[in-house]
Amino acid sequence: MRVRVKCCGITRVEDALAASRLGADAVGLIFTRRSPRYVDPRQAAAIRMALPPFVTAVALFMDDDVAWVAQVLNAVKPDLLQFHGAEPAAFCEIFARPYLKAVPMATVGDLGAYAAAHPRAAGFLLDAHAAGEAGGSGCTFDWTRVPRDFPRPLVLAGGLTPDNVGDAVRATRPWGVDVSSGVESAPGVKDEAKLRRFLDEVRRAESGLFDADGRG
Ligand SMILES: O=C(O)c1ccccc1N[C@@H]1O[C@H](COP(=O)(O)O)[C@@H](O)[C@H]1O
Repeated sequence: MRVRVKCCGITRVEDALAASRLGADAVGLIFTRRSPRYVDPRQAAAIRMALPPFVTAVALFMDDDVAWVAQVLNAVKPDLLQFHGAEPAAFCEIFARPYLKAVPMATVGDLGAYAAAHPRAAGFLLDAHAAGEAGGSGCTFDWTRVPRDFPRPLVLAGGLTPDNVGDAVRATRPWGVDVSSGVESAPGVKDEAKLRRFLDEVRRAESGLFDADGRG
C-alpha cells in the first residue's frame, strides 16, 4: 500500500502548490499561536482554496480553546483536524469532524491504551515531543517502538528529513508520514528541493516494501 505524505506547517500558497504538485496527500495548517509556523485563518483559507482536488487540508491545534477551534473551522473549512496536545476524546469530538490524535511518544508507553481512549480518531500521529517540545521539534524517537499491524492508521512524525525518511518507512511501514521542519529553509518556509527529495525517498522506500503481488 502507498505511504501517504503530509507536509505540515504550510504558511504560503506557493508551498502548498509545490507540495501538491510533488505528490503530497495532505498539507498541515497550524493554528496554535505558539508555533513559529502559525498561519492566520484568512491566509489559511486562501491556501485551502488554492489546493487541487484530492489534497487534504489538515488543521492543527494544540490545547487550544473551543471558541478558537470553532472560529478557525468556520473560516477555513479544513477536511481533517489534528489535535497535537493533551486533548481528551470528549474535546476532540465536540467539532464532529474527522481527526488525527497526536501521540507524545516521549511519555506514552502503551499505544494500545492511548488509542482505546480515542475510539473515534481517524488515526494516530506518533511524534517525539522530545525535551518538552510539543511539535515541530525536529527530534526523532525510537522507531522500534512503532507496532507492526496496529489495527488503526499510524502516521509517523518527528524529525523526519529527506535523509532518514527512507529508513523510517522501511523500519515502521506506517500508513503515512508527516514532516514539518525537515523540508524547510526557515520556519514556515518550505524548500522545494528538500520536499522533492523527501517524496522521492518515500516512494523509493515503499516500492521495496511490497512483493510482486503488491502485498506488504
Ligand atoms: O510544526 C510545528 O511548528 C508544530 C508546533 C506545535 C505542534 C505541532 C507542530 N508540528 C507537528 O509536529 C510534527 C513533527 O515536526 P518535525 O517534522 O519534527 O518538525 C509535524 O509533523 C507536525 O505535525
